[in-house]
Amino acid sequence: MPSTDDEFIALDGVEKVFDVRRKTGFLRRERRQVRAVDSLTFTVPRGEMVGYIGPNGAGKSTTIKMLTGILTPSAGRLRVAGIDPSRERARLAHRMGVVFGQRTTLWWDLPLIDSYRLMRRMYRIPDERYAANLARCVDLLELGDLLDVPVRQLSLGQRMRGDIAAALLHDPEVLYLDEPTIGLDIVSKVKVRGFLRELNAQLGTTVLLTTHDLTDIEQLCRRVMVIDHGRLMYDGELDGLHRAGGAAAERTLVVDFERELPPLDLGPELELDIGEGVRVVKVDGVRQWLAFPAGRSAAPLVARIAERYPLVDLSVREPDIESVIARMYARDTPVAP
Ligand SMILES: Nc1ncnc2c1ncn2[C@@H]1O[C@H](COP(=O)(O)OP(=O)(O)OP(=O)(O)O)[C@@H](O)[C@H]1O
Repeated sequence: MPSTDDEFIALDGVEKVFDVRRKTGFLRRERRQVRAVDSLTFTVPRGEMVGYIGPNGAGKSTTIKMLTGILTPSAGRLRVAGIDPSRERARLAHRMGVVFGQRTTLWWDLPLIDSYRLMRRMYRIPDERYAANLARCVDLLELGDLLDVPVRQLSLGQRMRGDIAAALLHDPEVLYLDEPTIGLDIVSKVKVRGFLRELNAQLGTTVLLTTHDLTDIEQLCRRVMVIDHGRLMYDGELDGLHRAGGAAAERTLVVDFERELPPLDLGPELELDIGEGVRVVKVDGVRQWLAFPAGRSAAPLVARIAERYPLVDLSVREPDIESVIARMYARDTPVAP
């Protein structure tokens, strides 16, 4: 028999079907069923940090809502730490934390610290534990100057860090993160990722991470699960997903020049600096898009361009999950890791 630790999160043939009613005429309504999650089976051992990705409407949030007990599965068996979440939601609440990137659990008009004090009461966190956890979050998430600021005055990145701390004050064993870096600037993303890495390494918190940003996965998760139309399409290492996609992930450097130029010719030496595969993928007026391997620094490429061309502005776009998955679908699916 596998222990609860091996199968800390366990889904077996889980389904979620929504009944949707739509008005089609004056008195007529059409009933339709949406199968948001379909025969989902997987396990996550305690202490693992797993990426859970898929296109819009794939069923990711529905899965998280079932794992937290907000929704009850239509069929199948689901357990977290041996507990059926929809039956024992209150008991599980003490052992899990949730962060929805698009929503906040903080009290909008109150200073951040007041939300934390309310959480301490709600979860009945002993004083010492609360003080230690708060101190750790404040330190690692750099919240010191923000504690007395009303939540509505925080920037998105500050608010997100505040939300992550709120989800961790009661020492949850499992943390569900739904798009925790969405809309954040690069500095905030780096802070959030660094914190999650520490959390997992130091406390062994099990983490299920939903994101559209492939860099989140690359930097945090060895294992990734891809879901689409409610079904598990891939479960394995990220490298395997890239192989399934048929090409390594690429980042895109977007550059604006003073004037329109022909597609850049960057010379053979650059290939040595940055590896093979730098190429102009699009030109539109003064703007050009250059794809380069995601694992490489953009610095030599930027330096080379600035040295030779009248550069005005630039930005780097991360590879997105959709493009990797689209490439995966261009091949045969589902794919074995
Ligand atoms: N309460 C609901 N009632 C009816 N249909 C729903 C409900 N919640 C989700 N759905 C449908 O279930 C499917 C899966 O939705 P879900 O929100 O789980 O996807 P997702 O992968 O989280 O998408 P996104 O990346 O856009 O957040 C979609 O077709 C969605 O329209």
